[in-house]
Amino acid sequence: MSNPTVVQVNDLSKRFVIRKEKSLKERVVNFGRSNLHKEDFWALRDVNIAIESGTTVGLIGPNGSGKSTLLKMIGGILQPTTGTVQVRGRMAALLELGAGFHPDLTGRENVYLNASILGLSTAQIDRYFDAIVDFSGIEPFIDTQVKFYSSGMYVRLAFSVAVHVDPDLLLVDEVLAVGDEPFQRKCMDRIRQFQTEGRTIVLVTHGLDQVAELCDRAIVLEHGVVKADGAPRDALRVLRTDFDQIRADELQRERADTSAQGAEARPSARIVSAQVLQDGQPVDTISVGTPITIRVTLEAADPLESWILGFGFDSAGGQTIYGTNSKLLKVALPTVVGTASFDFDVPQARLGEGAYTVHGAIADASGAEIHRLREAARVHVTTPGTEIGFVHLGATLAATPV
Ligand SMILES: Nc1ncnc2c1ncn2[C@@H]1O[C@H](COP(=O)(O)OP(=O)(O)OP(=O)(O)O)[C@@H](O)[C@H]1O
Repeated sequence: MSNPTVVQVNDLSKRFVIRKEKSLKERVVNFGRSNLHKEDFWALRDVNIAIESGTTVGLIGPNGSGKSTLLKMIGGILQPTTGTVQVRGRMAALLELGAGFHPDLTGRENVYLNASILGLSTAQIDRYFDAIVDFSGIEPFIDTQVKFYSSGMYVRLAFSVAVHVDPDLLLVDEVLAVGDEPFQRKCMDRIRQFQTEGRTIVLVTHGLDQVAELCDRAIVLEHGVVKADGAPRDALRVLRTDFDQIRADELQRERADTSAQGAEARPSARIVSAQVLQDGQPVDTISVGTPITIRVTLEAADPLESWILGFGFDSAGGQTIYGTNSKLLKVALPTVVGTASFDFDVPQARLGEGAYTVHGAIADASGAEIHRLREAARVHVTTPGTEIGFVHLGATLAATPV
């Protein structure tokens, strides 16, 4: 039997009216009238979602795709243009920074105000008050007006109230990210505790690894439309593929701009391409543990002597997670001139699930870099889903105590 539905969103659309400055020409033509014209903007279009009790759902997508708008509509602080949102049970929300807090009231007064709006009696708040302040870690400032709080202090108090009012449904927007690391970890622990207690959580995040780790389900929004909805691994794959395409388009534009700036800045030798090959054919998706070849092609205007060739894998965040080169591998490369390709053979690609880019680089004998081509290739690694992180170690667990 499936769990009861806690959030039911039907055919939900949200239109904002945005006002734009008119161009100088329009102002002259429309002289005397307003300098602004109005345009309709649909932040959400025909969204249908049912969230079952006890699930943790991640809302993910590019900037401006409508995630926060959807969360605010579930939270009831934005009204639908068309469609409906129904929520069952007590809801606590951590939406915009400072939302629900009155700037002229102190932290203490805001705790009472906020918790009473969320449906707690004064006696109940009295009971929870010390725990709320304790969890927030801002006790010395509890009698200060919140307009003097830093953004981290706001979030600490707001999150603390939200998790102490015994909610059935917790909505959390990216604001948690302004808390410092120890507080974020504390919040994550509390969210995990909520999960084990069978509460329902909906969170907006750009931390895609967090989604894979924490959520039972992920919903990808793009341009206000649900692009994918399902198991986090599948949804993340859809989003990462789209992010890759966005980045590839940007890169192509950047490269076109650079080549338009003239050839004089070109290094004497440069990486032209890097390819990921399997059985001699370029691939963009591989299964973890299978053999791959990274073919790096370079172009040297002058003879390149005593040089080093390298390649590496970078995460979507741009962090190099693996790299090697001819010097580390103790391979002396021949002098080359013109175009040449070299193959790095990787017997078992043990990268974790996700999308990676490949860079190629040339350095002189001292290790000084001559040229690096970032994001020369991209590859998606699929795994059985038994591990998270950048490497796949194939860990196992014995079910009997040692
Ligand atoms: N009050 C508003 N008036 C006009 N436009 C708005 C308003 N609120 C949001 N928008 C627009 O709606 C779109 C969706 O915004 P939203 O904040 O939901 O995106 P998001 O997916 O949460 O983005 P981000 O990842 O950047 O936080 C954006 O283009 C934004 O400019």
